[in-house]
Amino acid sequence: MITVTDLRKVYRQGNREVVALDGVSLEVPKGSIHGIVGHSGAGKSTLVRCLTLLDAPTSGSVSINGAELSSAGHQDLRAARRRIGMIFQHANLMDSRTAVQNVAHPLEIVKTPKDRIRTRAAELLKLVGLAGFENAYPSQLSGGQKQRVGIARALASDPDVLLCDEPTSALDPKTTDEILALIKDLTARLGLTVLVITHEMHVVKRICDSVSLLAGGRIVEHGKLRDVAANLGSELSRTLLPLPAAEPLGSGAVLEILYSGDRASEPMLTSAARRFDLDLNVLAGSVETLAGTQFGHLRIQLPDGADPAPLAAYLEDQGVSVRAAGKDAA
Ligand SMILES: Nc1ncnc2c1ncn2[C@@H]1O[C@H](COP(=O)(O)OP(=O)(O)OP(=O)(O)O)[C@@H](O)[C@H]1O
Repeated sequence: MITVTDLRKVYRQGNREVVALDGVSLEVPKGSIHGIVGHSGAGKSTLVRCLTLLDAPTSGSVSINGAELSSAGHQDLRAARRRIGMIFQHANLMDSRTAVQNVAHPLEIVKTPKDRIRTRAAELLKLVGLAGFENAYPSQLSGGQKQRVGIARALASDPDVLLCDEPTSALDPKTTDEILALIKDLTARLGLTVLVITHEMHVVKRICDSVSLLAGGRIVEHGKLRDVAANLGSELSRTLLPLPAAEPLGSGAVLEILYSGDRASEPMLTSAARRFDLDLNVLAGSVETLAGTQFGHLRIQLPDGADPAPLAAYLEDQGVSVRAAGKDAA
């Protein structure tokens, strides 16, 4: 379990103060994957550095499985850091070392016995699907294979927590999905607690149980994936279930609707149209399954002059979220 409480980081640039983190709190339960998304400059990198205390927070606390990192002494901090495995955009392997030697490196640092190192490093390579590649050099491996070696190396110290900083940003879509599947599988098999910092919503959709949106150093939206997706009009919902832009036809009212779960399979829109004797025009739509729940997000247009209020009230009564399509809906 990762617990972050009221984390603040203020940088000084001459006379100017830059508030990079402005009171970030979050909790990631053991065995789950939490995504942190945000635009450039939101504070994602600062958060990663403060979580591992590579950069000292100005205030606030970070604890892993109840052990506080922020107040740990030098020795304790070194031990606590070993409980955190890190994966970066690039695996940053040592070119002069083979795959197995790269994975062995963290074990050498903590002076693990030599025969144990060799067995453990080979086991870890097998765990990430690289059995048979022990003696390959990084130059002989693909980007995805290098990232697998990086993951094996991150697991060498037997961490409780995996911190993934843009883990797939340098990979092609197919390799991205393979690496994400590996992270998901390892999380379940090893009971890890995982924090993924990413600018790719695809990563969140694919593996995260919960997500936070960071903006201006603050968490402005957060929750379980299915809850944030269901929050029609919120930024996370719009990025998880995007609608293509589409010009309305004529002057009829335009509504945005979002339904989830069982509703998705019901011919709810058809029955609503029949009930109110309306010809509804679907301008744009997206149907997706997120965290095991099916979502439908549609932009619909009523005929010219038709009052949208009774239809909206009826749909809401059926458990569907409805709002007038605003400018930000495109
Ligand atoms: N060492 C530093 N000194 C001064 N300001 C900094 C420092 N590091 C980050 N900042 C500032 O803190 C804010 C957050 O930056 P950060 O790099 O954490 O954002 P980010 O979300 O990781 O962005 P990106 O996705 O572009 O990497 C920015 O305004 C940045 O200019």
